[in-house]
This record gives sequence, structure tokens and C-alpha cells, in this order.
Amino acid sequence: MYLRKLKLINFRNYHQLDLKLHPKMNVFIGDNAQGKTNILEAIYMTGTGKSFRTSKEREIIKMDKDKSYIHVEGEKKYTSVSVEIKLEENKKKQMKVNGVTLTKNVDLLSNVHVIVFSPEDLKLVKEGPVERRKFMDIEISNMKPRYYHQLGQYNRVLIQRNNLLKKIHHDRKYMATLDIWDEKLVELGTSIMKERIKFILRLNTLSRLLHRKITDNKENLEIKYMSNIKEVHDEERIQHYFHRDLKKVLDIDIQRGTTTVGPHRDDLGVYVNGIDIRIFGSQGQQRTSALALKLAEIELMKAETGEYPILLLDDVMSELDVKRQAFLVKSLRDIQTFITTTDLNALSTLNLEAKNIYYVEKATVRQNDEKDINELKSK
Ligand SMILES: Nc1ncnc2c1ncn2[C@@H]1O[C@H](COP(=O)(O)OP(=O)(O)OP(=O)(O)O)[C@@H](O)[C@H]1O
Repeated sequence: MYLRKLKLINFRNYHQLDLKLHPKMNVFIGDNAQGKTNILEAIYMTGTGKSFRTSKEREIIKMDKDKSYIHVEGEKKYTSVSVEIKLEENKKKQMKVNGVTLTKNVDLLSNVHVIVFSPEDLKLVKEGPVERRKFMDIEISNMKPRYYHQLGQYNRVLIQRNNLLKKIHHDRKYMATLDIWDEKLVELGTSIMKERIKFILRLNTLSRLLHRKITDNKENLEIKYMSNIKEVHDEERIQHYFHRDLKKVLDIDIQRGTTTVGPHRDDLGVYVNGIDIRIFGSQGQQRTSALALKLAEIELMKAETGEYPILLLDDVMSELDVKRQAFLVKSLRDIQTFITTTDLNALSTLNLEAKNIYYVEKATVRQNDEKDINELKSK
């Protein structure tokens, strides 16, 4: 799919912006803090309803205003799509797809498919399990809105159960209602684990192939779903062992007032040639694996939705060496891509033309002519 048009009103530092977008490559160049990432953030919001930078909607609305508006129009394989989002201070976000008002965020997810890749993602392998869980959850949610819904339910049940554990710590009479919460936690947690296992299995096959290409067949990547529950093979066994483990650690959990087993504690294991590179990998190995995972995710989304998603590359090119850049660029051929950069020379591997370049300065965006490109390159 691709987007044709973007309109912003009072979004971050933009008062008003109307942009015609290129169906393939869109490069936003400008100095720091001019508004490049803000454009990517707006596009991401039309796909997910959320920002990839903040959970506070107030931060997104232009500082001196109380309302903000985003509108994109695009083309999918068989249909056109229009998504509008209105943010208003202290009010619920309003969303419309093709003019029809949506009541739940989950209904927005299957319209504009979008993947964001930032320098943070290159640290995915190196960072802690929280980041890797977030990676799994965001990517599965973008493909399967139902998962997003279940994850929300699971997290709410988890909070309730943790509150109950705290009460039980002070008064055992509350024990009577624990089973009800355990049932719900196990049911929802099992669905989440099943989806994650499926996702990781498919991602493993795809990322391994891509990784072999990036490393000239020298390295073998393997990713594994790491659960703290002993057996995660089929639904019945996940349920059985999840239940059993909750009971096993109950005394500890009551003491701590928190649930110590379940998918909220799981991780993604990343191995190269059998070595756990989360701990023992070089920075280069960790980055290459992260790149392979991200590219695999694009392919997976294509397999799942029938078309390539839109890709947002936020300042990521300058973080990659020429070889990895070239590989990434080769993989982008059929994908509408939005890139932010402060330096056009960092994009030497792209065959850019004037129509691909947007110059961003103090919340204004200007398309360049050939002369400008050469000027920018020689800077
Ligand atoms: N709610 C807001 N209202 C007004 N301006 C805002 C708001 N939020 C952020 N800004 C401004 O937006 C600018 C940052 O924009 P953005 O993050 O897109 O920068 P950038 O061009 O991508 O820079 P960099 O290259 O450093 O990443 C800053 O000037 C910041 O003050």
C-alpha cells in the first residue's frame, strides 16, 4: 500500500501542512529539531492510533493549541483508504476511516499498515526483555488487532490480580476470589503465548534467510520464544503449566504483591551460531540481527495482509555501515518508505531524484528541485 497525501493541523510544531507524497521514496532532510520525525510520527499514528514516541497525547497537540488533526489518503491493492484522527485536550481521541467514525482503537489497526525503524530498534537485541516483549507485542498487534485487544485484557487482569495479592498479604480471607482471576489470567495469557510462539516461528525462518544474506552465509541466526513457563508447545500444556506455576510461586507472589510468572515476563532469545548474542554478541552482530528481524517483519506483514506495509526509517541510515545500508535499500524497492536525515550524504546508497526529497525547516516542508539536491549534497 502507499499514501498519497498527508494533512496536519496543529500537530507538534506544525500549524498546517499539506503534503503530496511519493509512492516509493520520501526523504525528509533538515537540521535537528525542525519537524522531520514529527511527520513520521503523524503517519505512524494513522496506522496504530498511537505515537511511537510518547503515550501522552497532550505532547502531540501543538503547544499553544488544544486540538490537533491528522489526515492521510492512500491506496491499497483493491481500495482507497482515508484515515482522520482528531486529538483534543482532555477528550477521547476521534478516529474516522473512509468517513466512518470508529469507537475503538483496535478497529483502526487493519487500515494503514506501518512499520517504524529507529536507532532504538537497532538496540533491540542489546536491550532488556521489556524492549523485546514490546517488539513482539507491537508487531503482532499491527497484524492481528485481536491480539492487541487480548493483550489489553490480560494487562488489566494482571493489575487486578496483583492488587488482590496485596490484599491477601494482609488478610487471607481474600484468597477465595483468587481462582477466578487465575482462570482469566491463564486463558488470556495462553492466547498471547500461542500468538507469540507462532509469530516467532515465522519470524525465525524469514530473519534467518535475510541474516544469511547480510553476513554472506557466514552466520546463522536463530530466534526463540523464551517463556518462564516450562512447557509452551500446545494450548492444553501451556494452560496446564501456567496454572501449575502460578500455584507453585503463590507464596512468593503474595509476599511481593506481584505475579512473577506469565507472558508479561517472557523474552525473545537471539542466537548467532548458537551463541546468545543478547549477552555475548558484538555490537555489529547485535545490529545485523536487529536489521534482519526488522526486515523479516516487513515480509511477515506482507504475508499476513497481502501487501507491503509503509516503512518509516527515523534517522536510521546514518547508524548503518555502507554494506548494511545497501542491503536495506535493496530490500525497500517495492515499499513506500519515509526517511528522515540531517545529511543527504548518509543516503548515498539510494538513487534519489528531486521528487523524492522534502526539505524541512522550522515546521515548513518544501519539495526541492535538482539544483537544491546538488546544493544539499555538497554541504
Ligand atoms: N507539542 C508541540 N508543540 C509545538 N512544538 C513541538 C511540540 N512537540 C515538539 N515540538 C517541536 O518539534 C521540534 C522537533 O521536531 P522533530 O522531533 O520532528 O525534529 P527532527 O527534525 O526530527 O529533529 P532530529 O533530527 O533532531 O531528530 C522541536 O522544535 C520541538 O520543540
